[in-house]
Amino acid sequence: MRPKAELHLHIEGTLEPELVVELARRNRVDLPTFDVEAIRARYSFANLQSFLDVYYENMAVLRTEEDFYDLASAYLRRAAEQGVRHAEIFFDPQAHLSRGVPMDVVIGGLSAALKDGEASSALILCFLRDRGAEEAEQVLRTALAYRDHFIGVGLDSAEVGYPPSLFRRVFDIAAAEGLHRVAHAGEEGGPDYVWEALDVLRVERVDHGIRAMEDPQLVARLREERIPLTVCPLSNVRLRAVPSLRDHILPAMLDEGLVVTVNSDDPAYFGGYVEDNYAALRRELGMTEEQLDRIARNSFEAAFAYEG
Ligand SMILES: Nc1ncnc2[nH]cnc12
Ligand SMILES: [Zn+2]
Repeated sequence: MRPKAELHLHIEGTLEPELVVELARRNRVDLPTFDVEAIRARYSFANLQSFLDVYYENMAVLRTEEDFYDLASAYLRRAAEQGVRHAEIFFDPQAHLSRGVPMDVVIGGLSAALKDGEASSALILCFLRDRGAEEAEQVLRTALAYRDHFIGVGLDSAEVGYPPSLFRRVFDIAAAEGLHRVAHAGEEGGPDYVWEALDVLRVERVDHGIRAMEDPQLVARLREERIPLTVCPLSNVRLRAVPSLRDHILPAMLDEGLVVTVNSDDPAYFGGYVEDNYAALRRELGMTEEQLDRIARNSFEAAFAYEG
């Protein structure tokens, strides 16, 4: 299996139904069902929001440092089996702070797991765009007490209606702190969101970015500046950003000379970890080994903190 880096992975999106049930029992959290297959049966999504509703609901089982440690350790084991040599891992502190789980529990558990893991890895703190810019700023200030535990900031959650430009100030603060910057843009939102992420937030990578392909000038900019795109093919199909894998624009992105990478996004929900995404591209789109090698090479080039 080819070595690769994974750069677009939400740690909360690796919460498999089996672990939901185990943590619910451990923490005495009531669930609508304790049947793993019944939980999995709900994972059919009409769009990003219908997924996010389930994603946030399931997180209620994450309570203690040990829970976050177990979650991240389980991902790192799976990732190693999938050829991941380096992972830059998103986490959503607001989804936990809003439930009364403090920052030190979240960062403490995740960082300890990353430290104990075999692969090289780092954390990227994401702001939930639908909770607004003011709260994002408060969260960043709280998190700066743990500045050494994360390498950058990102922007995720519901995209349309929450343009990147709303978050200019918090991204400026992050930049001044020497933090890397990424943002989800062009997943459901249009190319204008990708432009804003580049021009206003000064992002160094674009998460998803598939709709950038609708704007030739934007494509030229991404190519010329070698801005990497962290594309998540199985996620795009499951969230209906594309009708099927066969319709995915990823091969055209590569042909345009873009720095495309392949990632799993929320593998517990979308039917596959990162190598499963590579395999699906081979199977459904007939992508060649050379193309997949190039994507894997891109993933190391696009990493912020790989010291291989
Ligand atoms: N694909 C995605 N888009 C936006 N926010 C997310 N949070 C977790 N996965 C996400
Ligand atoms: Zn994502």
